Amino acid sequence: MLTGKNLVAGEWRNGDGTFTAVDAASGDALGPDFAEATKQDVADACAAAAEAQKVFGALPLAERAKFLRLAADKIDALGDDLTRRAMAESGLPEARLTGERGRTVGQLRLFAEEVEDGGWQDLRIDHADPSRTPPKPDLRMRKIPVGPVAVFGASNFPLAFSVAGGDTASAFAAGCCVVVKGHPAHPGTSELVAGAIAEAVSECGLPAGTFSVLSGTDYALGEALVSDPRIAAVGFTGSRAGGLALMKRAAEREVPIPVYAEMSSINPVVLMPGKLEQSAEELASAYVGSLSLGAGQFCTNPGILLTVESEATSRFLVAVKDALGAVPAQTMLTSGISDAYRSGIETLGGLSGAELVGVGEEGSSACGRAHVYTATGSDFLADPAFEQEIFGPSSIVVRCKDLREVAQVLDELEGQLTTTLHMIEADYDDAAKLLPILEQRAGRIIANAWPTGVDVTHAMVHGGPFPATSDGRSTSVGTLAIGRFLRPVSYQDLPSVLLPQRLRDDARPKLSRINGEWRALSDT
Ligand SMILES: NC(=O)C1=CN([C@@H]2O[C@H](COP(=O)(O)OP(=O)(O)OC[C@H]3O[C@@H](n4cnc5c(N)ncnc54)[C@H](OP(=O)(O)O)[C@@H]3O)[C@@H](O)[C@H]2O)C=CC1
Ligand SMILES: O=C(O)CCC(=O)C(=O)O
Repeated sequence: MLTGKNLVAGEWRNGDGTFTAVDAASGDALGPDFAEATKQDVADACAAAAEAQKVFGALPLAERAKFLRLAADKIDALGDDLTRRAMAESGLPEARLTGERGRTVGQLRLFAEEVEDGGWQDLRIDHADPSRTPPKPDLRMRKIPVGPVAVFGASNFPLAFSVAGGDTASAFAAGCCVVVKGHPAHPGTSELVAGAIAEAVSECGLPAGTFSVLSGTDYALGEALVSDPRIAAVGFTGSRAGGLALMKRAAEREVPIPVYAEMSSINPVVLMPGKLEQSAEELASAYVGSLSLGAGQFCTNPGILLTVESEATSRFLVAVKDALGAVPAQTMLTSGISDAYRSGIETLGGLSGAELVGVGEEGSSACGRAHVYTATGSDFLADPAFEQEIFGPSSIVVRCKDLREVAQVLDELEGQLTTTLHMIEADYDDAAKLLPILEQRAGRIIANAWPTGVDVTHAMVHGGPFPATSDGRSTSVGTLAIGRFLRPVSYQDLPSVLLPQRLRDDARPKLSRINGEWRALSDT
């Protein structure tokens, strides 16, 4: 049963006015009315988070891991109620949301294992050497939580990038309390997940301020959250304009804080000539599948594909047109997003040199119709507007005159989450020449697959240079994401009894760096 209230440190509160959830497909209102969180709610949630931080941040790692696992179990227990509500609010299909629920609880459990492993604390010990001139002090280092984190739920992943998504899971894993700004496109889904985590907080005996969720439709709410002096870092997935606005706000604070914003990426895919010659039709069908998956509402959507002009490229374009013709129009997340998609397509189609390759089936105004355009490399290079991300099922095929022009286009592009090479062995020499550019451009380089779909693992990087993210040194998916919410502290000459337990001489952490040498437990 939904109440429409916000969760402020364990208390379910009414706000100042209400807003309505909308069924993405029909446009009908979905009950109940949802409370617009107030600035007082923000202040109270942040004050409670700062207080709770003292307890949650100092929790033994095993207890922190237990909390993450219980949160996962509680979300699992919401079962189909959660999936049904998320389907109505987002328009996304059942199979996708069932998968997303699995990913959400899976990543909470993976972070529980990561917390227990403790390697992320990066323990280092440099022993004293009093005989040295000047005497060398005893230095011991570990990483600690930065403090309460503000998380902005994303519209396009109502579960895996939202209330209990990757930013929340990694912040909790780092030992940070979390205040979520729920996305108003799925407030019922947010409330259900908030309730599950609140139960886990309570059953683990944690302070209620460990977790709050505030929903609302006014930018002022997000701005107040980022401005609150008790917030130490921000996680965000959404538009470039939104990410930039929050980065600006965070930088203008009396005490500036980092904003880890994942924003805009068009994920270039290169079809190397050997591969294209061999598999033009197969590549065309997989390309159309990837660009139209989930109505194209992925930051990993293949928004630009690069080829060298040839007979195989012509075959590829014919096959793309054919494959597109069978793509049904799909409901988009919100009317704002479908309007923005239509206007993006119109702008792209009007650029000098842009030609329409084909379109998908037509649908209602709530739907996104797949579109693929093409342009030559020189037209693309002449107008930076070609590079604008269009959020939805669209892409542009850039036909270059040779691989040098492919390299030039890649070199001109902004920072990306991913770059992809489709190749056979005969293409490897040319691919090797492109790799240094791809490394400079993106956080993940993919061979012979498509960028949509991100595995949650230890080696995953879902990040990249600006504007893919605000800080290309980080990732928002995978266990490495924990690093965003940690900071190093060195303890110089502290008596052993005052040291954190894992830095004492009698501690046996699995891995540590002692006098510069990595030591595994078996060596100590
Ligand atoms: N690259 C990607 O992965 C994604 C890109 N997008 C892009 O974003 C567009 C809009 O979608 P949406 O998901 O709503 O993303 P937005 O970036 O517009 O919103 C995301 C969240 O940030 C808040 N926000 C946005 N701008 C500001 C601001 N200036 N000050 C304070 N808070 C702000 C929103 O608040 P409020 O709720 O009040 O609007 C919302 O909670 C899409 O059409 C697409 O282009 C969207 C999702 C993912
Ligand atoms: O595809 C994924 O799993 C991640 C996509 C993402 O971060 C996004 O679309 O915002």
